Amino acid sequence: MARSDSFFSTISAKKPRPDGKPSLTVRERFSALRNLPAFLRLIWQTSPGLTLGNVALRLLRAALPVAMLYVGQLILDSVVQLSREPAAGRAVTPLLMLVALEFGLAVFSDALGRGVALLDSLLGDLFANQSSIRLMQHAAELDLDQFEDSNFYDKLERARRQTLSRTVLMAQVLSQAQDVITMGFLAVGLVAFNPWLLLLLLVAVVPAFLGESHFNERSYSLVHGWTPERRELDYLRQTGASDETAKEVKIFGLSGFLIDRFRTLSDEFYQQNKSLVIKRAGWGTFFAAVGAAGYYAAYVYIITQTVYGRVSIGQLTFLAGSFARMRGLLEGILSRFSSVAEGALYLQDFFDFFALRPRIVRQELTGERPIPFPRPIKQGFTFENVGFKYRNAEKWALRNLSFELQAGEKLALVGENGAGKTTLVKLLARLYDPTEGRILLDGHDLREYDPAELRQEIGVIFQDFVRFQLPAGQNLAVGRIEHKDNQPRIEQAAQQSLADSVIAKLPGGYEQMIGRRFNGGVDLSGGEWQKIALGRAYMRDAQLLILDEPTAALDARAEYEVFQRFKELTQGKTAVLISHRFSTVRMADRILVIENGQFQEIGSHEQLLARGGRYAELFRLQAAGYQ
Ligand SMILES: Nc1ncnc2c1ncn2[C@@H]1O[C@H](COP(=O)(O)OP(=O)(O)OP(=O)(O)O)[C@@H](O)[C@H]1O
Repeated sequence: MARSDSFFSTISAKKPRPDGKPSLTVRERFSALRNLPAFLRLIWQTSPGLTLGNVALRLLRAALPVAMLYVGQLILDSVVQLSREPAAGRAVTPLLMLVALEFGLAVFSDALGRGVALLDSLLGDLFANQSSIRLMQHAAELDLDQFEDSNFYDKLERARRQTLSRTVLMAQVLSQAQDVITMGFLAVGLVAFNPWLLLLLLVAVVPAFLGESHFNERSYSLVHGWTPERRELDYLRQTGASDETAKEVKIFGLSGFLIDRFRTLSDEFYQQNKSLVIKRAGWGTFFAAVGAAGYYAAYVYIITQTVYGRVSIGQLTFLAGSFARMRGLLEGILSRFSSVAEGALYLQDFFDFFALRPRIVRQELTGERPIPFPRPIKQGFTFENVGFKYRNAEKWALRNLSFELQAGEKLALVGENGAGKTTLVKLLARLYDPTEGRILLDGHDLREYDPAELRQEIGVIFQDFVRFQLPAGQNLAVGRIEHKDNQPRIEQAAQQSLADSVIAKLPGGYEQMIGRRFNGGVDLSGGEWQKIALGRAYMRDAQLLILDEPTAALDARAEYEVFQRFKELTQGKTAVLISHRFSTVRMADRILVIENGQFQEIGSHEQLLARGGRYAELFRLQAAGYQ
């Protein structure tokens, strides 16, 4: 074992690319073929009927070339025979029957070819759609912190980009099987005549195959190694020309900067790719010449045999035809083999992405059934010495945090930018798990509950809420998408969040498309968007509502009104509010002050003012600003 390992590591030592990234090893390339059975299973699952039909048509088609060559041989031999006989005694009917048979075979072969192409395209489309759906479903299961990892994005990007090439791979794998069978039929005839011809065939074709596979490997390495840069290129292309960025790109005069960066990166890729394709073209020409030489050597041999009368004219055409056809087929099979191997490598990225597992899943801690979510929440949430560090971050975003969020309480979070307020909220919603300590809900660790159920009971509106390019009504309904057709409920939520006055002004009302991306869409002001987003909170029937500064763009009066209503409408519910405005913060039952991720103080507005600590200081600072 150790020996073979060292053998492989010798022949497959990773060659650094000019930019220092390693290229792929021979072993990696071949082991990628192991992905094919799983791939074929996926195709089968896509549509067993279409797959079966496809295989059946291809099998039939595989037998046709040899049948046609054979009929051709019979036709020629019979022509030669007839031409030697006296004109009067010539019986041409059998010859005409043969010609009719060849005609029938030709038409049938063409029809089969079209049938195969049709099934390939239908199956390919279905497969591409299902792959995209699987991709979206899997991405939805993964944890938030996986999305914050750039390696993850590279995997996702590679998996996403290959939807089309996987369809091509499917057709290639099936064609490969078909051609191998055709080759088998043709080889029987050739071997019967002279087995050495088969060897000549291999000698003619194998160098081309090795060359092809070498260049395929290089090309995969190049593309694979360039994934982050290609992602950047896409980003630049989009940032340079999109409705979301146009405003700042113009104001700051950024287009030159973006274009320069794009040009530098794309030129570098072009240069590397150019040198590869030039080499590939040069070697390809050489190997094609070797292949042609092999063919002509065999041809000369068969002609000589015919001249000496050892084979008939009909056999000459059969053999020359078989040889030419086999050469084409073998070349196709071998070069397709390397592109199948290449496709299988890309498939690895696809499967790698699906191998990623979320960590925040049910029953993680207990290994038993999750406990049911309390309805209503009795005690509330308890933070016990909670600490959290983002993936790849040096610094703790939160540390040693202990406090209680009581059931039915309205708690405001106060702290300067970067203090850790949003992080705390994300921990409550179990978008992340604490790195240290634990969060209890009614005495049980949050991890003992089913995360999906927990998230159903928690409604969070973030400061960077999504501006969905959807009609106004649906934009509110995303708060509880099951109710997207429940118009009275949507309108009630709009009233509660003050979004109703925004929607009343839209030409299409609740049906009006918002955002400029799609036809007829109208954009809203920052504050108007926020009222829509707030409506999502009211669509939810959650026991814990969290508003993470979604009101920053509201004018002072609107924010005051929003929070007054919020307080009334969430009577008896637990709520967390984040705001930098103290006029809002003071409405909360208690206020938790965080600084640099650490607990500072907690209490009501009056208590904290009397205490004269950080809160009192921040409050006075803001109040002074208004004097
Ligand atoms: N996804 C992330 N990856 C790494 N670090 C992060 C991430 N999100 C936030 N941080 C860091 O964690 C710390 C706390 O951030 P957080 O967003 O919780 O602050 P905040 O109190 O909500 O700030 P603000 O008032 O500006 O919204 C900051 O230092 C921030 O840089």
